[in-house]
This record gives sequence, C-alpha cells and structure tokens, in this order.
Amino acid sequence: MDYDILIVGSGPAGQHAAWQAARMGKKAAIIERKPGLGGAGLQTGTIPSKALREAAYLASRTGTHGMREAASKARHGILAEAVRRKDVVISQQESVILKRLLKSGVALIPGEASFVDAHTLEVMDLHGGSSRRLTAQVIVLATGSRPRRPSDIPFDKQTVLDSTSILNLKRLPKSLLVVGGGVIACEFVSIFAALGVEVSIVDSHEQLLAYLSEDVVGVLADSFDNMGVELHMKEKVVAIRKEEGRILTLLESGKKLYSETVLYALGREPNSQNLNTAKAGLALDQGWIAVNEHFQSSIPHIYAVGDLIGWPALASTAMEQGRTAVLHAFGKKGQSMPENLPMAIYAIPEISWVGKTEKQARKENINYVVGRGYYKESARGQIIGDANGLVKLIVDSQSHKLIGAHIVGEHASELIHTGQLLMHFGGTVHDLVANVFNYPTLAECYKLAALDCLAHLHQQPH
Ligand SMILES: Cc1cc2nc3c(=O)[nH]c(=O)nc-3n(C[C@H](O)[C@H](O)[C@H](O)COP(=O)(O)OP(=O)(O)OC[C@H]3O[C@@H](n4cnc5c(N)ncnc54)[C@H](O)[C@@H]3O)c2cc1C
Ligand SMILES: NC(=O)c1ccc[n+]([C@@H]2O[C@H](COP(=O)([O-])OP(=O)(O)OC[C@H]3O[C@@H](n4cnc5c(N)ncnc54)[C@H](O)[C@@H]3O)[C@@H](O)[C@H]2O)c1
Repeated sequence: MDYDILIVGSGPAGQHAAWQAARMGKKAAIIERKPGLGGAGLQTGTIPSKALREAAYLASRTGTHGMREAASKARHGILAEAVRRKDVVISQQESVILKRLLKSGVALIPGEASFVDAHTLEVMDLHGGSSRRLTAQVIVLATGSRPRRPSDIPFDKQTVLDSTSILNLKRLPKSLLVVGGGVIACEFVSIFAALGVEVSIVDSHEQLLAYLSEDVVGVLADSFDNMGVELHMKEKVVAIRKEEGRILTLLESGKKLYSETVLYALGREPNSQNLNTAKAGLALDQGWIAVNEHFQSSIPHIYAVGDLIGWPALASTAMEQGRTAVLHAFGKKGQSMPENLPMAIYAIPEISWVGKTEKQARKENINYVVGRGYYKESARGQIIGDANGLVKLIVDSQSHKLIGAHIVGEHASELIHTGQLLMHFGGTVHDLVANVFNYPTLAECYKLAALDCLAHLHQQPH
C-alpha cells in the first residue's frame, strides 16, 4: 500500500483526520481538487462569512442607525474593506493549516479523487489532465457539500446568488431578498442589513430558525426589525426571474417581490458525484454517505465524515468526526462524539445553544423549569450596550441538572461553553449558584439565570 490512510478533501473534517493520523505516526495524505486548502470551512463558508460579519457588525455600531444613514460611497468602501479583511483572514488561516499539516508529515496531493476499487483512488490533475493511482489501508471521505442550486433558479453570481457567490460581491446592492429562514439566511441578512442594504426574507415557516424557541428567536427578530428587515413568513417562492435590471421573486400567495439581488439559501448538497463510489461497492443515499457511530461506511475501512454524511454539517463537528474516525480506524475503539454539541448562529445578535429546547423536553415528558438572566441586569451588558441579550437555562426539576442552555446576544457563541461543560460533567443549577464569576462579565448571567431557576424550583410542589 502507498499510504496507511488517504483522505479526500482538505476541509475541517479532512484536516483533522489527517492531523490525528500523523500524530499516531501513520503515513497520511490529503487529496484536494481546489487550489486553496480548507474547503467550505475556510474558503467559501464558515470563515469568510464570519470575517464579513465582524466587519459589518463593527460598521453598524457607528451612529444610532448604523450604516443605513451613511452615504452610499462610504458603504461601498466598507464592503471593499470587509472583503479585504476576509481575504487576509483566509490566507493567514490557510498558512496556519498548511504549516500544521506539513510539520506533521502529512502529504498534500493536488487533484480530484475517485475510486478504482475499495483500496485504490485515481487522482486526476484537473489542470494538466494527467492521473495517478494511489492505494491505502484506510480511506476517509471528507468531500463536504455545496449550495443547493435547483436548475430553475437563474444563478448568475452577480444578481441571483448562493452562499458562495455572495461572498465575492464587489459592490453593495441597494436591495437583497433572501430566500430561506435558516442559518445561512439569518447570517447574511445580518451582514447586509448591518451594511445598510434594504433586506427582505421569504420563509415558509411561521418563525425564522423554526426549531428554536420563540423567546430566543424573538430577540433576533427585534434586531432585524430595528435594521429595517422585511419578513415574508409562511410564504413559498414559486419562481425567480430576471426582469429589466431587477429580479422578480414570485410567491405562491401571488405576491411579487422586486429586488436588485437575491440570495437563495435553502440547504446544501453532498459532494459525492465524482467519487465513483460504486467501484468501491459503496452505495449513496441521495448523494449522502450513510455511516455508523464510528463513521464507518458499509465498507469497514472506508470512513466518511463532515458535511458528506449530513446533519449537523458544521465545521466544529466535522473536525471531531475526522479525529474520531481515525482513532477508530487505527484501533483506539473507545472514542465517540460527545452527546451535547454546541451550535452557534453568527447573526446580529449571535444565537448559541447546547442541549434540549423546551419543545424537546416536553416531547420527552421531562419535568423542567426555565431560568433567565438578562444582559441588561449585568454591569457588563450595560457597559457594552447590549440591552436585549439573554441567557436561558432549562433545568430538570427532579435532578436539578442543566439539560439545555440558550443564549442570544453578544458573545453568545463563546459563552455557551460554560453551559456545555457543565452539562458534560452532569452539573446542576447549584454548581452555577455556588461558583464565582469574573465581574463584570456577561457570564454572570448564568448565575442570574440559575438563581431564577432555583426560585422556580422552590415554587414547585414536592
Ligand atoms: C456560509 C456558510 C457559513 C458557515 N458557518 C459555519 C459556522 O459558523 N460554524 C460552523 O461550525 N460551520 C459553519 N458552516 C458549515 C461548515 O463550513 C461545514 O460544515 C464544513 O466546512 C464541512 O467541512 P468538510 O470538511 O466536511 O467539507 P468542506 O469544508 O466542504 O471541504 C471539502 C473539501 O473536499 C474537496 N473535494 C470534494 N470532492 C473532492 C474530490 N473528489 N477530490 C478531491 N477533493 C475533493 C473540496 O474541494 C473541499 O475543499 C458554514 C457553511 C457555510 C456555507
Ligand atoms: N453558524 C453556523 O454554524 C452555520 C452557518 C451557516 C451555515 N451552516 C451550515 O450550512 C448548512 C446549510 O445552511 P442553510 O441555511 O442553507 O440550511 P438550514 O437547514 O439552516 O436552512 C434551510 C432552510 O431551507 C428550508 N429548506 C431546505 N431544503 C429545502 C427545500 N428543498 N425546499 C424548500 N425549503 C427547504 C429548511 O426548512 C430551512 O428553513 C446548515 O445546515 C449548517 O450546517 C452553519
């Protein structure tokens, strides 16, 4: 065999699989078809969108009405600066990843991989046209996903956009209509509304981010309202057409919406079409690869990780899946993914959560109480001027253990890890009350929420 392990794809899943294999002393290589390393995680998804969000957020904090009142020249300048900063972050992060992989001894092989048989990959050089065959004891598929682009939507990278092409806009449009009320939609609505673009959303659900609770999403909806975002809820898009320099979005209800640009953000599709999985005896499930809890496919030495296996389809979980798969492949059998995965939506404001929602707790017949700690009650919340932030805890009434934490407000994505670790170690609401938090901090809201939980627990019949 040429390698102990061949990994297809250099996104977060592939990188962390390769790094783990190298740390175990294995001869490892990553095959990547794109010129840049890092996949959607670094090049077209997570990092560029977060870098743009940061720039837009900072810009929106200047003046009472943020960027909406700024002259259009200033706003275009801010987009140019935001895009420049995003590109700098990508190249810096790419060099960190490259150094880490090369220092660990991971080989980087350019080209597109496809199966010849269950242990052999053909690697096609997409520029030169030449190819070579490589064999390995273990193969990890980490080829990720791409935006879902139905054929009847006239995508053109300039006016009808997906989450990749919107990152490369050269000038700010006057208006943007976002189709979808999911994560990508809420993040880009935040970015463009903060930059002063007239933004509207169409979503088929009654509420944005329909799986989250109303009180948490309500804070986001208020922020969107303040930024002038127009919501078209419980509406379905039936057609998108280009019409004389503008885009017409036609809704099932008969409404016609016109905008300069449209972002279509209705989910993603797996990158499996060129892998030739049938040659390895591997069946696809609508393009996705089914795996067991160790990330093994139906062929035991072929693993699949990251977006290619579907939910939760996050860079954060992809990294750990890559690591866990490699540990299993080389004999460390006790590894599994943690039960409670933190989630974060980098909207303005951020939303982050871990564990159960109230809806899930009710479905599982768990008796629970809810406690809330508001940012405005903490000195730090006042100092940073976030009056709407909220830490919401869900606590099991019998065991007093934390079963869910939901945060909306500044730094929610960082703050959530306190709740996550408490849940991991089976901690109770009393652990939060009995601990000292730095002062002034937003983390104190955990203690405020925990005290609120205690008050509700005391009110419950024994
Ligand atoms: C706009 C946006 C924002 C996001 N924000 C976040 C966030 O804030 N936090 C978060 O955790 N997640 C976020 N995500 C999700 C995250 O980007 C993905 O979950 C993550 O990148 C998946 O990692 P992966 O390694 O599975 O695949 P990818 O990152 O997609 O990488 C796959 C790689 O495989 C390569 N490849 C594919 N086929 C082949 C082949 N046959 N041969 C060789 N190479 C191949 C591709 O070129 C690509 O480089 C976001 C996604 C998007 C689109
Ligand atoms: N902060 C983050 O972690 C982050 C940010 C952006 C993207 N992502 C990842 O990217 C993925 C894709 O994001 P997204 O916003 O496109 O997906 P999403 O699943 O969050 O939202 C998509 C929305 O479109 C609807 N939808 C999906 N497929 C549809 C279809 N065929 N027809 C009609 N409606 C449909 C869904 O009901 C949902 O409301 C996410 O699942 C997530 O894993 C993560």
